[in-house]
Amino acid sequence: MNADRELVNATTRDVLDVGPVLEGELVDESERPRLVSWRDRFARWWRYSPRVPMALKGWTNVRQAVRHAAVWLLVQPWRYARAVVRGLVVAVRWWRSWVKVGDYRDAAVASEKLADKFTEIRELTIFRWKVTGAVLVAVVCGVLTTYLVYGEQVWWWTGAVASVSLAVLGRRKDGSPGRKPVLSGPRSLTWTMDPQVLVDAFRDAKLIGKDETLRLVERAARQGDGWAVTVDLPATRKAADVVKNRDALASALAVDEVQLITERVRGNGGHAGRVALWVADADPYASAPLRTPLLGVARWDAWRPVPFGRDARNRRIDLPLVWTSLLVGAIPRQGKTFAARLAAAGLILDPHTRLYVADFKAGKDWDAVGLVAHRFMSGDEPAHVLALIDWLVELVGEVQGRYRRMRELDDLTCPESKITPAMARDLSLDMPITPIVIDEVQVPLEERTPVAVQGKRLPAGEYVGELLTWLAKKGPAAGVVLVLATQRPDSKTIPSGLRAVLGSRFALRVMDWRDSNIVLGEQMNTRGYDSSRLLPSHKGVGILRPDGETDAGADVLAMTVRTYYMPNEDWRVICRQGRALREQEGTLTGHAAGQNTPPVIERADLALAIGTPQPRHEEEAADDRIELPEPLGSVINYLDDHDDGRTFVTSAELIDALGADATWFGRQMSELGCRSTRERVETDGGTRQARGYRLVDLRAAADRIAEDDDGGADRL
Ligand SMILES: Nc1ncnc2c1ncn2[C@@H]1O[C@H](COP(=O)(O)OP(=O)(O)OP(=O)(O)O)[C@@H](O)[C@H]1O
Repeated sequence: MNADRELVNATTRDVLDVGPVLEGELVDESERPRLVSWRDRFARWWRYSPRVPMALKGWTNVRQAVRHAAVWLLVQPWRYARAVVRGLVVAVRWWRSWVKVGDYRDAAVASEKLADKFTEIRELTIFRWKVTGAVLVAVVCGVLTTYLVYGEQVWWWTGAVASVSLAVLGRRKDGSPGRKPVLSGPRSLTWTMDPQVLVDAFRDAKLIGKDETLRLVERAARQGDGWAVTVDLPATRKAADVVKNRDALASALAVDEVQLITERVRGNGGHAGRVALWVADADPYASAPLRTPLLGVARWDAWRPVPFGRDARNRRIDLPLVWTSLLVGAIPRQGKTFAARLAAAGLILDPHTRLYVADFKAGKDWDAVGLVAHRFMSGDEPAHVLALIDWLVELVGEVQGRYRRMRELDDLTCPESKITPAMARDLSLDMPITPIVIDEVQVPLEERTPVAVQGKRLPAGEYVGELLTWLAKKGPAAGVVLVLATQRPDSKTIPSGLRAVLGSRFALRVMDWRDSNIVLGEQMNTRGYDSSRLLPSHKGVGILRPDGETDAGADVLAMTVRTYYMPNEDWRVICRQGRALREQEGTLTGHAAGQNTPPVIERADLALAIGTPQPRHEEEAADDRIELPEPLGSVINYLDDHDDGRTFVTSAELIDALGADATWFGRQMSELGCRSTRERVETDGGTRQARGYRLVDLRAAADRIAEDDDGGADRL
């Protein structure tokens, strides 16, 4: 009945009273934000509020502040006494000059009128002596009268007023003549107690101006075996300049430059003007070297960065190797072979890697790797170079084959044209990580024996260079990793085309900054990385410029690292372990398995891949440098010879140095893409605006021209 009525009502479209209508929403309790307690809120406010003094934020800061206060209190009596003595000296000097009418006398001497003015000066002197006498008598009378009225306490009051006045007069003030002691005593570590010393050091090192100061982000605190402090530079000053001028700062702080670590603080907590300093108590590389942690592991994954060494702060530095290649360069006996062996060690302990090792040092350092290597040889004869060519040709064919097979794989197995960990370990795909390690690579690169390539004859070294460049360009994505060590990191031995494609660099000590730049990359010395400054006694210490992220952070351009020490017995243990792993997994092949089959060379593929190398003219082959057009060539040479870390050079200096006509010079430089700008330069009498060129612009223009030239000549 009711239903019928509702139906009727509904059809008549009347408004019905259906009772209260409730709306709701399903809420997941677990997602509700937690109520922040007032304690947490207060703690957060306390931590971040600029009104709360830094010293009260956290126990470490409180402890530091108390220590500072204690030191401050202890030194006050001594500082006060010194200020009084200084004040006395200043007062006596001033009085002497006044009583002798010093200014007037000097002015008369300067204008050669001393004789004329003598009587006048003498009268004034006598008058001032009289004034002095009268004042003295007045003061003595005054003091004696007060003594008679007030008694003994007058002596105390007089002493106190006199000493305070003298102390105020003698207080240290920047720029006051005669107020700075000639010898200021030892500077080392005083900055940890007195931030002013740190500011002075930055000023002395010309990293900040006379009127600028630093802001302390974190107080000096102990960290490891040294002191750490983080500071903000004044606006517009760059942390990169502090990193670049580390030597000057080390001198200003009175420590050896190996003891000073300067880093730009990056990421969320950092900015371009924030620098973290760490000063070691002693030479961080003088202690006994550490052994490689790889000794303690049963196996390693080649895809994980390999433990390579420690930095000065004892932070672990691991080196990624897959998808990149490594160049190690140094003068003899600095630890190249040891460093290259460390890189190889991580790869040996992964049974899914196929190693090629060519030891042109022909010593016994690499012998143990014969237990695991797919191909291994040791020797420096032309025959070895020819054998290496066959290996490289085999690898070129292998890389091409891998790319072909990758193209045919589905997207799930091979998402990009790049090998993945799963692909490298899949035995059916036959694409293991294939490192090729060449020690003393300069030997094959300098080999002059002619080889026939597609009917043409050319020096074997040149062909090796071409093949290595091709492999360094194309190999990493297909799993071929190049590790090259050289005793001669000069531009003639390692072709620039090859250097440009080697991703990671490690420079142990070299002879000069040019060689360091050849290993580490253009202009690295001007950014503060110069391996010629490392000490001969620091074996195994070098500058690492990694390709990819290390523990020090992805943004770190380069770092000084001391490699782990891996003597021959440890190396043999690792190689034996690598062999045992390969036997278990059934991946022991080639030389290690006793099958010394010669490489299979697919010449047709090779020709397609690298074309036919054209023999170069003798002079071209002897000198890989690109001739830069004038006047840029002479400018770059001049800057190389006068490299003092500056960033700007004036046009006047260049025109003077080259003896060039100013109009011609300006026009030619702008035609070569070098535009001049105006910047402030320091002169003897201060600073002034001058027209000139930024060094980065000049070098970029030179690189551009060199690249254009190289591109034309590049035959690969
Ligand atoms: N990390 C290290 N810590 C301490 N000493 C090291 C370290 N690395 C290498 N050395 C020492 O340096 C010496 C030279 O090392 P290595 O044979 O690797 O030099 P090299 O640069 O390859 O020399 P060459 O150019 O003659 O082949 C070694 O005998 C070793 O004792």
